[in-house]
Amino acid sequence: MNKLIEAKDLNVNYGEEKVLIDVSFTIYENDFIGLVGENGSGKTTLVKALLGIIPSTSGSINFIGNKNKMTIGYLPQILVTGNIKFPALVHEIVGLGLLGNKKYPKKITKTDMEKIEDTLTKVGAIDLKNKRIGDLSGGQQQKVLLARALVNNPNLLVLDEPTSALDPKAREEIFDIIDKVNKMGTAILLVSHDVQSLMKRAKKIMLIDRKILYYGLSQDFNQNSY
Ligand SMILES: Nc1ncnc2c1ncn2[C@@H]1O[C@H](COP(=O)(O)OP(=O)(O)OP(=O)(O)O)[C@@H](O)[C@H]1O
Repeated sequence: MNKLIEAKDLNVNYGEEKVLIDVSFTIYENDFIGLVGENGSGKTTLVKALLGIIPSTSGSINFIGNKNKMTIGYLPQILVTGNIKFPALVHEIVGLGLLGNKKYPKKITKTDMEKIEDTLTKVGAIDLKNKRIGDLSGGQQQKVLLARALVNNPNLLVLDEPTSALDPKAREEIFDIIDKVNKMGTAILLVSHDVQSLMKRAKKIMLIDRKILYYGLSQDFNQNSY
């Protein structure tokens, strides 16, 4: 199995507070990692450091292979979006995932539209293509945001509590899509408080409390240590 990302002795401080301490880990192609830990243990900080949104105080994160080709899709912690009045259409929202890489003038081409449609099909939301995002249910909105994170065909998909605001049926649907995406070759890093569901789905568990307390196979993870 090929390595995708290697983090070595990562430290992140917010002022005086040490939030990540000597964190080292490797993510391989095709991994499905569940990232767990108590409130304030540093999960979101780890994700943000990985994405380059916040700088590390020391240590390194290496994207193995061709850095220019390495893409990470990111689905941030869910906002309560039930009452969005934003008039954007679903295909426009998904298209935003493609615009970041383009030079001005940024335009959606015919090929882009095909990618958007393929991705909406992948997440089971093609029938929503021309709907307004604000008219959708929470579960449907989350599928659309998932499509936006996937439209670039990333090597790694990072999800921060993607199902916490959803009902059990919508939650299982999102988990099913994530499973499918993983089987199609995208590595997954999923932050969740729902250790039970996570252990059923993720191949590996990473437990952190500022430091890494466990990183290994889900079946060997002792829930009592959480
Ligand atoms: N921008 C910031 N400035 C200062 N301190 C911060 C900042 N962001 C997070 N922290 C602190 O860093 C620690 C870790 O926060 P982080 O959000 O990474 O934890 P978490 O495990 O994701 O928590 P939760 O499960 O509640 O989302 C907390 O003590 C938090 O208060």
